[in-house]
Amino acid sequence: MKVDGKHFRSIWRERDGWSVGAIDQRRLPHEFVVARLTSCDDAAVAIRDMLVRGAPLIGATAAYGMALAMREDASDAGLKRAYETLVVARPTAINLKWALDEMRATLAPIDPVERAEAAYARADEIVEQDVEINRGIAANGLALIEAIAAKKAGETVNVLTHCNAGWLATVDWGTATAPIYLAHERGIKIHVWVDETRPRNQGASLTAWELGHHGVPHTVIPDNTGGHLMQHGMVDLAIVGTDRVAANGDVCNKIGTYLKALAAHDNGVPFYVALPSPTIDFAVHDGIRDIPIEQRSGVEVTDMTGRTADGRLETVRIVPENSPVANYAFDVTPARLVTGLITERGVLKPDRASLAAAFPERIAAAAE
Ligand SMILES: CSC[C@@H](O)[C@@H](O)C(=O)COP(=O)(O)O
Repeated sequence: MKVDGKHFRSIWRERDGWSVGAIDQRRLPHEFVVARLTSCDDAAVAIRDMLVRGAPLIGATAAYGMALAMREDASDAGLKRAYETLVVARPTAINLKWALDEMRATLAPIDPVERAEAAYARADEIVEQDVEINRGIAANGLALIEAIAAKKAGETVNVLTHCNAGWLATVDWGTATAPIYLAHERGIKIHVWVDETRPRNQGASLTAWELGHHGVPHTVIPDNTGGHLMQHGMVDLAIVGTDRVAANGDVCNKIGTYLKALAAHDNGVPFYVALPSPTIDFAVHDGIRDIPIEQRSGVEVTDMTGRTADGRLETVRIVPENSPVANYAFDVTPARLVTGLITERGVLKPDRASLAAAFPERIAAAAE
Protein backbone atom coordinates (compact mmCIF):
# COMPACT_ATOMS: atom_id res chain seq x y z
CA MET A 1 0.00 0.00 0.00
CA LYS A 2 1.04 3.62 -0.21
CA VAL A 3 3.11 5.67 2.19
CA ASP A 4 2.75 9.29 1.06
CA GLY A 5 2.22 8.26 -2.55
CA LYS A 6 5.06 5.70 -2.69
CA HIS A 7 4.24 1.99 -2.77
CA PHE A 8 5.72 -0.13 0.01
CA ARG A 9 5.54 -3.72 1.13
CA SER A 10 6.26 -4.73 4.73
CA ILE A 11 9.10 -7.12 3.74
CA TRP A 12 11.26 -7.61 0.65
CA ARG A 13 14.52 -9.06 -0.68
CA GLU A 14 17.15 -6.31 -0.77
CA ARG A 15 18.99 -5.34 -3.98
CA ASP A 16 21.96 -7.50 -2.99
CA GLY A 17 19.63 -10.44 -3.71
CA TRP A 18 20.04 -12.18 -0.36
CA SER A 19 19.49 -9.95 2.67
CA VAL A 20 15.97 -9.06 3.72
CA GLY A 21 14.51 -5.61 4.30
CA ALA A 22 11.58 -5.03 6.64
CA ILE A 23 9.87 -2.00 8.12
CA ASP A 24 10.74 -1.83 11.84
CA GLN A 25 7.22 -1.73 13.28
CA ARG A 26 8.45 -1.03 16.81
CA ARG A 27 9.37 2.49 15.66
CA LEU A 28 6.04 3.42 14.05
CA PRO A 29 4.24 5.79 14.03
CA HIS A 30 7.05 8.02 15.21
CA GLU A 31 9.86 6.95 12.85
CA PHE A 32 9.93 5.10 9.52
CA VAL A 33 13.00 2.86 9.77
CA VAL A 34 13.97 -0.08 7.55
CA ALA A 35 15.81 -2.97 9.21
CA ARG A 36 18.14 -5.35 7.33
CA LEU A 37 18.01 -9.02 8.34
CA THR A 38 21.14 -11.00 7.43
CA SER A 39 20.85 -14.25 9.40
CA CYS A 40 18.37 -16.81 10.64
CA ASP A 41 18.89 -15.45 14.15
CA ASP A 42 18.06 -11.92 12.90
CA ALA A 43 14.76 -13.24 11.55
CA ALA A 44 13.95 -15.09 14.79
CA VAL A 45 14.71 -12.01 16.90
CA ALA A 46 12.70 -9.77 14.54
CA ILE A 47 9.67 -12.02 15.06
CA ARG A 48 10.17 -12.44 18.81
CA ASP A 49 10.75 -8.73 19.48
CA MET A 50 7.92 -7.71 17.13
CA LEU A 51 10.05 -5.71 14.72
CA VAL A 52 7.72 -7.62 12.38
CA ARG A 53 4.36 -8.89 13.62
CA GLY A 54 0.95 -9.93 12.35
CA ALA A 55 0.32 -13.58 11.48
CA PRO A 56 1.01 -13.59 7.70
CA LEU A 57 4.10 -11.37 8.03
CA ILE A 58 5.47 -13.60 10.78
CA GLY A 59 5.15 -16.51 8.31
CA ALA A 60 6.84 -14.57 5.49
CA THR A 61 9.71 -13.53 7.77
CA ALA A 62 10.21 -17.11 8.92
CA ALA A 63 10.36 -18.25 5.28
CA TYR A 64 13.14 -15.76 4.56
CA GLY A 65 14.76 -16.76 7.86
CA MET A 66 15.03 -20.32 6.51
CA ALA A 67 16.58 -18.96 3.29
CA LEU A 68 19.13 -16.96 5.29
CA ALA A 69 19.86 -20.09 7.34
CA MET A 70 20.54 -22.11 4.19
CA ARG A 71 23.29 -19.65 3.18
CA GLU A 72 24.92 -20.28 6.56
CA ASP A 73 24.52 -24.05 6.82
CA ALA A 74 22.46 -26.04 4.31
CA SER A 75 23.13 -29.44 5.90
CA ASP A 76 20.30 -31.55 7.33
CA ALA A 77 21.43 -30.46 10.80
CA GLY A 78 21.36 -26.80 9.68
CA LEU A 79 17.84 -27.21 8.33
CA LYS A 80 16.65 -28.77 11.57
CA ARG A 81 18.34 -26.08 13.67
CA ALA A 82 16.81 -23.26 11.61
CA TYR A 83 13.32 -24.79 11.87
CA GLU A 84 13.64 -25.23 15.63
CA THR A 85 15.00 -21.71 16.15
CA LEU A 86 12.23 -20.04 14.19
CA VAL A 87 9.22 -22.12 15.20
CA VAL A 88 9.44 -21.03 18.85
CA ALA A 89 9.78 -17.31 18.09
CA ARG A 90 6.07 -16.71 18.83
CA PRO A 91 3.45 -19.28 19.83
CA THR A 92 -0.01 -18.23 18.66
CA ALA A 93 0.04 -17.35 14.95
CA ILE A 94 -0.11 -20.66 13.08
CA ASN A 95 1.23 -19.01 9.91
CA LEU A 96 4.70 -19.32 11.46
CA LYS A 97 4.55 -23.11 11.58
CA TRP A 98 2.72 -23.26 8.24
CA ALA A 99 5.50 -21.31 6.47
CA LEU A 100 8.25 -23.36 8.13
CA ASP A 101 6.54 -26.63 7.18
CA GLU A 102 6.26 -25.42 3.58
CA MET A 103 9.95 -24.52 3.55
CA ARG A 104 11.02 -27.81 5.09
CA ALA A 105 8.90 -29.81 2.63
CA THR A 106 10.67 -28.03 -0.25
CA LEU A 107 14.18 -28.25 1.17
CA ALA A 108 14.43 -31.61 2.93
CA PRO A 109 14.25 -33.80 -0.21
CA ILE A 110 16.89 -31.88 -2.22
CA ASP A 111 20.69 -31.86 -2.24
CA PRO A 112 22.12 -29.40 0.33
CA VAL A 113 24.07 -27.57 -2.40
CA GLU A 114 20.77 -26.60 -4.01
CA ARG A 115 18.98 -25.63 -0.82
CA ALA A 116 19.85 -21.93 -0.53
CA GLU A 117 18.59 -21.09 -4.03
CA ALA A 118 15.49 -23.24 -3.60
CA ALA A 119 14.79 -21.63 -0.22
CA TYR A 120 14.82 -18.09 -1.61
CA ALA A 121 12.60 -19.19 -4.51
CA ARG A 122 10.05 -20.80 -2.16
CA ALA A 123 10.15 -17.85 0.27
CA ASP A 124 9.52 -15.46 -2.64
CA GLU A 125 6.54 -17.62 -3.66
CA ILE A 126 5.11 -17.53 -0.13
CA VAL A 127 5.42 -13.75 -0.16
CA GLU A 128 3.75 -13.35 -3.57
CA GLN A 129 1.06 -15.84 -2.61
CA ASP A 130 0.24 -13.74 0.46
CA VAL A 131 -0.36 -10.69 -1.74
CA GLU A 132 -2.58 -12.69 -4.13
CA ILE A 133 -4.57 -14.20 -1.26
CA ASN A 134 -5.17 -10.75 0.19
CA ARG A 135 -6.40 -9.49 -3.18
CA GLY A 136 -8.94 -12.34 -3.06
CA ILE A 137 -9.99 -11.34 0.46
CA ALA A 138 -10.34 -7.75 -0.78
CA ALA A 139 -12.67 -8.77 -3.61
CA ASN A 140 -14.81 -11.06 -1.43
CA GLY A 141 -15.06 -8.54 1.41
CA LEU A 142 -15.84 -5.70 -1.00
CA ALA A 143 -19.16 -7.34 -1.87
CA LEU A 144 -20.20 -7.09 1.81
CA ILE A 145 -19.28 -3.41 1.99
CA GLU A 146 -20.99 -2.67 -1.32
CA ALA A 147 -24.21 -4.26 -0.07
CA ILE A 148 -24.19 -2.05 3.04
CA ALA A 149 -23.29 1.05 0.99
CA ALA A 150 -26.24 0.33 -1.32
CA LYS A 151 -28.62 0.04 1.67
CA LYS A 152 -27.28 3.32 3.08
CA ALA A 153 -27.81 5.04 -0.30
CA GLY A 154 -24.33 6.50 -0.53
CA GLU A 155 -23.94 7.47 3.13
CA THR A 156 -20.59 6.63 4.74
CA VAL A 157 -20.04 2.97 5.70
CA ASN A 158 -18.51 2.71 9.20
CA VAL A 159 -16.25 -0.27 9.84
CA LEU A 160 -14.76 -1.12 13.22
CA THR A 161 -11.44 -2.97 13.38
CA HIS A 162 -9.23 -4.22 16.19
CA CYS A 163 -5.41 -4.40 16.39
CA ASN A 164 -3.56 -4.23 13.07
CA ALA A 165 -4.65 -6.67 10.40
CA GLY A 166 -3.50 -4.18 7.81
CA TRP A 167 -0.79 -4.30 5.15
CA LEU A 168 1.84 -4.02 7.87
CA ALA A 169 0.63 -7.34 9.31
CA THR A 170 0.88 -9.07 5.92
CA VAL A 171 3.10 -8.48 2.89
CA ASP A 172 0.64 -6.05 1.30
CA TRP A 173 -3.07 -5.09 1.41
CA GLY A 174 -3.71 -6.67 4.84
CA THR A 175 -6.57 -9.03 5.60
CA ALA A 176 -9.20 -7.02 7.53
CA THR A 177 -8.11 -3.86 5.72
CA ALA A 178 -7.99 -5.37 2.22
CA PRO A 179 -11.74 -4.89 1.52
CA ILE A 180 -11.51 -1.42 3.10
CA TYR A 181 -8.67 -0.33 0.80
CA LEU A 182 -10.50 -1.73 -2.23
CA ALA A 183 -13.77 -0.02 -1.27
CA HIS A 184 -11.85 3.24 -0.81
CA GLU A 185 -10.24 2.77 -4.27
CA ARG A 186 -13.68 2.16 -5.79
CA GLY A 187 -14.94 5.46 -4.42
CA ILE A 188 -17.22 4.05 -1.71
CA LYS A 189 -17.46 6.45 1.24
CA ILE A 190 -15.85 4.51 4.06
CA HIS A 191 -14.68 5.39 7.55
CA VAL A 192 -12.82 3.13 9.99
CA TRP A 193 -13.15 3.09 13.79
CA VAL A 194 -9.68 2.01 14.90
CA ASP A 195 -9.48 0.35 18.35
CA GLU A 196 -6.28 1.56 20.02
CA THR A 197 -5.57 -2.07 21.10
CA ARG A 198 -3.85 -1.95 24.46
CA PRO A 199 -1.32 -2.84 25.62
CA ARG A 200 0.91 -2.50 22.55
CA ASN A 201 -1.45 -0.15 20.74
CA GLN A 202 -1.17 -1.72 17.29
CA GLY A 203 -4.39 0.04 16.30
CA ALA A 204 -3.36 3.50 17.45
CA SER A 205 0.20 3.25 16.20
CA LEU A 206 0.03 0.99 13.11
CA THR A 207 -3.52 0.81 11.71
CA ALA A 208 -4.02 4.55 12.11
CA TRP A 209 -0.61 5.16 10.53
CA GLU A 210 -1.23 3.02 7.48
CA LEU A 211 -4.82 4.17 6.88
CA GLY A 212 -3.73 7.79 7.29
CA HIS A 213 -0.79 7.45 4.90
CA HIS A 214 -3.03 5.78 2.31
CA GLY A 215 -5.71 8.46 2.71
CA VAL A 216 -8.50 6.36 4.27
CA PRO A 217 -10.73 8.32 6.72
CA HIS A 218 -10.48 6.87 10.23
CA THR A 219 -10.86 7.69 13.92
CA VAL A 220 -8.84 6.12 16.75
CA ILE A 221 -10.96 5.10 19.75
CA PRO A 222 -10.07 3.75 23.18
CA ASP A 223 -10.69 -0.01 23.27
CA ASN A 224 -13.76 0.29 25.45
CA THR A 225 -15.65 2.62 23.07
CA GLY A 226 -16.92 0.05 20.56
CA GLY A 227 -19.96 -1.08 22.57
CA HIS A 228 -21.22 2.48 22.90
CA LEU A 229 -20.79 3.14 19.17
CA MET A 230 -22.63 -0.05 18.29
CA GLN A 231 -25.54 0.79 20.59
CA HIS A 232 -25.94 4.08 18.76
CA GLY A 233 -25.90 2.68 15.22
CA MET A 234 -22.47 4.10 14.49
CA VAL A 235 -20.88 0.80 13.33
CA ASP A 236 -22.20 -0.92 10.19
CA LEU A 237 -19.88 -3.89 10.43
CA ALA A 238 -16.77 -5.08 12.22
CA ILE A 239 -13.88 -6.71 10.33
CA VAL A 240 -10.93 -8.12 12.28
CA GLY A 241 -7.98 -10.33 11.45
CA THR A 242 -6.90 -13.55 13.13
CA ASP A 243 -3.79 -15.46 14.17
CA ARG A 244 -5.39 -18.88 14.06
CA VAL A 245 -8.79 -20.27 13.12
CA ALA A 246 -9.61 -23.70 14.54
CA ALA A 247 -11.28 -26.40 12.42
CA ASN A 248 -14.59 -25.62 14.21
CA GLY A 249 -14.46 -21.92 13.21
CA ASP A 250 -13.32 -20.52 16.58
CA VAL A 251 -11.19 -17.42 15.97
CA CYS A 252 -8.07 -16.47 17.90
CA ASN A 253 -7.06 -12.82 17.56
CA LYS A 254 -5.58 -9.95 19.55
CA ILE A 255 -6.80 -9.67 23.13
CA GLY A 256 -10.10 -7.77 23.27
CA THR A 257 -11.51 -9.18 20.03
CA TYR A 258 -13.89 -11.44 21.98
CA LEU A 259 -15.41 -8.47 23.83
CA LYS A 260 -16.02 -6.69 20.52
CA ALA A 261 -17.71 -9.79 19.13
CA LEU A 262 -19.98 -9.94 22.20
CA ALA A 263 -20.92 -6.29 21.80
CA ALA A 264 -21.55 -6.80 18.07
CA HIS A 265 -23.77 -9.83 18.79
CA ASP A 266 -25.81 -7.91 21.36
CA ASN A 267 -26.36 -5.04 18.94
CA GLY A 268 -26.97 -6.99 15.73
CA VAL A 269 -23.78 -5.66 14.11
CA PRO A 270 -22.25 -8.12 11.57
CA PHE A 271 -18.90 -9.37 12.86
CA TYR A 272 -16.57 -10.63 10.12
CA VAL A 273 -13.13 -12.17 10.37
CA ALA A 274 -10.75 -11.88 7.39
CA LEU A 275 -8.16 -14.60 6.98
CA PRO A 276 -5.80 -16.16 4.50
CA SER A 277 -6.07 -19.96 4.31
CA PRO A 278 -2.63 -20.55 5.97
CA THR A 279 -4.24 -19.18 9.16
CA ILE A 280 -6.60 -22.17 9.43
CA ASP A 281 -5.34 -24.88 11.76
CA PHE A 282 -7.20 -28.07 10.92
CA ALA A 283 -5.28 -29.88 13.66
CA VAL A 284 -7.05 -27.84 16.37
CA HIS A 285 -10.68 -28.86 16.83
CA ASP A 286 -11.63 -26.59 19.74
CA GLY A 287 -10.09 -23.14 19.60
CA ILE A 288 -10.92 -22.08 23.15
CA ARG A 289 -9.45 -25.23 24.64
CA ASP A 290 -6.45 -25.80 22.41
CA ILE A 291 -5.02 -22.64 20.83
CA PRO A 292 -1.93 -21.55 22.81
CA ILE A 293 -2.28 -17.99 24.09
CA GLU A 294 0.95 -16.01 24.19
CA GLN A 295 1.67 -14.22 27.46
CA ARG A 296 4.04 -11.32 26.99
CA SER A 297 6.15 -9.18 29.28
CA GLY A 298 4.32 -7.13 31.89
CA VAL A 299 6.39 -4.13 30.79
CA GLU A 300 3.98 -3.77 27.85
CA VAL A 301 1.22 -3.13 30.42
CA THR A 302 3.12 -1.05 32.96
CA ASP A 303 4.93 1.24 30.52
CA MET A 304 3.92 3.39 27.56
CA THR A 305 6.14 5.03 24.97
CA GLY A 306 5.29 8.16 23.03
CA ARG A 307 6.54 11.49 21.76
CA THR A 308 6.78 14.37 24.18
CA ALA A 309 5.64 17.90 23.34
CA ASP A 310 9.26 18.86 22.61
CA GLY A 311 9.69 15.95 20.17
CA ARG A 312 11.57 13.36 22.25
CA LEU A 313 10.55 9.70 22.41
CA GLU A 314 10.02 8.79 26.03
CA THR A 315 8.79 5.78 28.00
CA VAL A 316 6.78 6.34 31.16
CA ARG A 317 5.36 3.99 33.79
CA ILE A 318 1.58 4.18 34.34
CA VAL A 319 1.07 1.42 36.94
CA PRO A 320 2.10 1.58 40.65
CA GLU A 321 5.56 0.07 41.22
CA ASN A 322 4.33 -2.96 43.16
CA SER A 323 1.11 -3.87 41.36
CA PRO A 324 1.26 -7.20 39.53
CA VAL A 325 0.05 -7.14 35.91
CA ALA A 326 -1.12 -9.77 33.42
CA ASN A 327 -0.50 -9.63 29.68
CA TYR A 328 -2.48 -12.22 27.71
CA ALA A 329 -1.81 -11.24 24.11
CA PHE A 330 -4.72 -13.05 22.41
CA ASP A 331 -8.21 -14.35 23.07
CA VAL A 332 -10.57 -16.71 21.28
CA THR A 333 -13.94 -15.68 19.89
CA PRO A 334 -16.29 -18.67 19.66
CA ALA A 335 -17.55 -19.42 16.16
CA ARG A 336 -21.16 -18.70 17.20
CA LEU A 337 -20.31 -14.97 17.51
CA VAL A 338 -18.75 -14.74 14.03
CA THR A 339 -21.01 -13.73 11.12
CA GLY A 340 -18.64 -14.95 8.43
CA LEU A 341 -15.04 -15.75 7.53
CA ILE A 342 -13.78 -13.66 4.61
CA THR A 343 -11.26 -15.87 2.78
CA GLU A 344 -9.64 -15.90 -0.65
CA ARG A 345 -12.20 -18.55 -1.64
CA GLY A 346 -15.29 -16.67 -0.55
CA VAL A 347 -17.16 -15.67 2.61
CA LEU A 348 -17.65 -18.85 4.62
CA LYS A 349 -19.80 -19.87 7.54
CA PRO A 350 -17.57 -20.32 10.62
CA ASP A 351 -18.04 -24.05 10.93
CA ARG A 352 -16.18 -27.27 10.29
CA ALA A 353 -18.15 -28.28 7.19
CA SER A 354 -17.74 -24.95 5.39
CA LEU A 355 -14.02 -24.69 6.12
CA ALA A 356 -13.45 -28.29 5.08
CA ALA A 357 -15.42 -27.87 1.84
CA ALA A 358 -13.52 -24.70 0.88
CA PHE A 359 -10.01 -25.99 1.73
CA PRO A 360 -10.00 -29.78 1.26
CA GLU A 361 -6.26 -29.86 0.47
CA ARG A 362 -5.45 -28.33 3.86
CA ILE A 363 -7.42 -31.05 5.66
CA ALA A 364 -5.50 -33.70 3.75
CA ALA A 365 -2.19 -32.04 4.72
CA ALA A 366 -3.24 -31.83 8.42
CA ALA A 367 -4.02 -35.53 8.43
CA GLU A 368 -0.50 -36.48 7.17
C1 LIG B 1 -3.52 -10.02 9.28
S1 LIG B 1 -2.91 -10.10 10.83
C2 LIG B 1 -4.05 -10.84 11.94
C3 LIG B 1 -3.53 -10.84 13.30
O1 LIG B 1 -2.20 -11.27 13.29
C4 LIG B 1 -3.66 -9.47 13.98
O2 LIG B 1 -5.00 -9.16 14.09
C5 LIG B 1 -3.02 -9.56 15.34
O3 LIG B 1 -3.65 -9.93 16.30
C6 LIG B 1 -1.59 -9.22 15.41
O4 LIG B 1 -1.03 -9.42 16.68
P1 LIG B 1 0.49 -9.04 16.95
O5 LIG B 1 0.68 -9.40 18.39
O6 LIG B 1 0.64 -7.59 16.67
O7 LIG B 1 1.34 -9.90 16.04
